[in-house]
Amino acid sequence: MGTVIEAANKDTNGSVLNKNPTVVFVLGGPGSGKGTQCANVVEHFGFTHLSAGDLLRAEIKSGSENGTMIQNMIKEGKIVPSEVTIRLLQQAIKDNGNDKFLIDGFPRNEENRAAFERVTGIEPAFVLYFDCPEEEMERRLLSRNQGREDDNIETIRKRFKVFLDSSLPVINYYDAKGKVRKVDAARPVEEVFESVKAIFGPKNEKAD
Ligand SMILES: Nc1ncnc2c1ncn2[C@@H]1O[C@H](COP(=O)(O)OP(=O)(O)OP(=O)(O)O)[C@@H](O)[C@H]1O
Ligand SMILES: O=c1ccn([C@@H]2O[C@H](COP(=O)(O)O)[C@@H](O)[C@H]2O)c(=O)[nH]1
Ligand SMILES: [Mg+2]
Repeated sequence: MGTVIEAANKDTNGSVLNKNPTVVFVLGGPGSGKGTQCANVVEHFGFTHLSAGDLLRAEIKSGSENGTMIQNMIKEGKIVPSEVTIRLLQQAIKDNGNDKFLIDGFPRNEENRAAFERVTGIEPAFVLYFDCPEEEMERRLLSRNQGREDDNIETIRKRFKVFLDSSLPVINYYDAKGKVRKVDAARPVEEVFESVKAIFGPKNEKAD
């Protein structure tokens, strides 16, 4: 397992973003604890957290012309078209002064992955993968109480299926490239974060 964060971005796209940020993709099943651990990484390592799901939910609230389509996709646990999500991610990266980002919950399928790479020229430094059994994820989602329209048993089952069918192949793709850092996420939050810290490495901790 590597502990050094490398900026591995290609610079062959005429720099669409005008910056060459370090990106870590944070992947794992619904309720595996991605958002929870990202908050800890932000605190300790100074990354900016971009949750693709949060960006899509904000787009619904903003009254955007895509709002109804996004809302319907989320209710069904389906994957929103790449161009919508990538535009939101690109904008968020561009608007932010930081040069290191956790992209949480994206790419969700092979098409997302290839389109992001093509459009932004960014390759992730590594992929942080939270591995958690479905029963535990289901328990967590049903008691999350954040008023999410997709935290009901019917949608949760659909989200699990989409994760297995479409998102795991993305993790396998990066695994074959030696880029996956897998963490056992079925442990208490603090224990999971100990493993996460070991991956990011003491060298990258923020000074107090
Ligand atoms: N290690 C853990 N042990 C127990 N509960 C946890 C753990 N990590 C997170 N939780 C709780 O589980 C719920 C889901 O966590 P979180 O929102 O971080 O997951 P997520 O992977 O971002 O989910 P989603 O994909 O649905 O956005 C939250 O209520 C959170 O407080
Ligand atoms: O890249 C993405 C990320 C998310 N979605 C949709 O949003 C929901 C919720 O995502 P969370 O990561 O759990 O917050 C997800 O089920 C998808 O419907 C997406 O389409 N593309
Ligand atoms: Mg989340």
